[in-house]
Amino acid sequence: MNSKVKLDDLNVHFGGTHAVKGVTIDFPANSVTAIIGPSGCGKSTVLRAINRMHDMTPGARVSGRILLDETDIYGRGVDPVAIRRRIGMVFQKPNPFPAMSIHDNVIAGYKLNGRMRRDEADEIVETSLQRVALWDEVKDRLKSNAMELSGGQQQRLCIARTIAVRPDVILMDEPASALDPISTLKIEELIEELKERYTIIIVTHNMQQAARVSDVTAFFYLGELIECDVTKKIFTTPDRKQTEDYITGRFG
Ligand SMILES: Nc1ncnc2c1ncn2[C@@H]1O[C@H](COP(=O)(O)OP(=O)(O)OP(=O)(O)O)[C@@H](O)[C@H]1O
Repeated sequence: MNSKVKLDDLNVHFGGTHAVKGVTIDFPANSVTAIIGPSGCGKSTVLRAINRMHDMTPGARVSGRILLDETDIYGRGVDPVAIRRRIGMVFQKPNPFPAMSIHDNVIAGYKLNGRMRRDEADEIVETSLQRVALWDEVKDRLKSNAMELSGGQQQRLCIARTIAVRPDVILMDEPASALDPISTLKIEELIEELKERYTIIIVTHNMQQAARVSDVTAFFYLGELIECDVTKKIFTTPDRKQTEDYITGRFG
């Protein structure tokens, strides 16, 4: 499998806390990698390092390399804003821009690229909403406020906003944990479809979800990567005892 993102000896410190310890891992292109592990093991910290979100955290220190198509995203002269356009992020709680319409939410990130014609904007809005299977539900009320949508619809809207800027990679931090079971199922189906075009890395607490949606699973414990392999193997015959103990519910 071709790798899209590679972490090479990644370490993250927050002041005196060593949150991520020497992690080296490849994330294959056009596939879904799930990051699992008990609370506090560094899952979100790893994910956030991949689109340079710690740049804004006082006291955070990132070392090692993160390669996107062989370019070190922490390299000299690399613009973090350009990186975030190529590596989008979807958060646990849907976070549409509250003062904006559905239409304007989808196009919000794309607009930062500069002015565009109205028909061009409309086309991006329609394609992005279709890709997240929301178009039919909202096409007659694109001017309505985004906050009028249900939680599940808001999360699909946020995914549409992320893909509107045409990223290569989508990072998802527990994207369905605030949603009901039906909305969760829709997000999982969506992830399956999106991997044809994007490389997806998802943090999840839900092991059934990891087993359902991912091709590869990485198990973290106390800031270290313990094991990473094809998902079926991790959930049936993992190599490491710690992985087995975690997936069988013996701890965490
Ligand atoms: N901004 C921060 N400042 C200080 N410490 C932090 C910060 N963010 C995370 N940490 C610490 O880094 C460690 C890893 O946290 P992280 O949020 O990555 O864990 P996680 O595996 O995502 O946990 P959870 O499953 O509970 O979300 C924890 O010890 C946490 O307290």
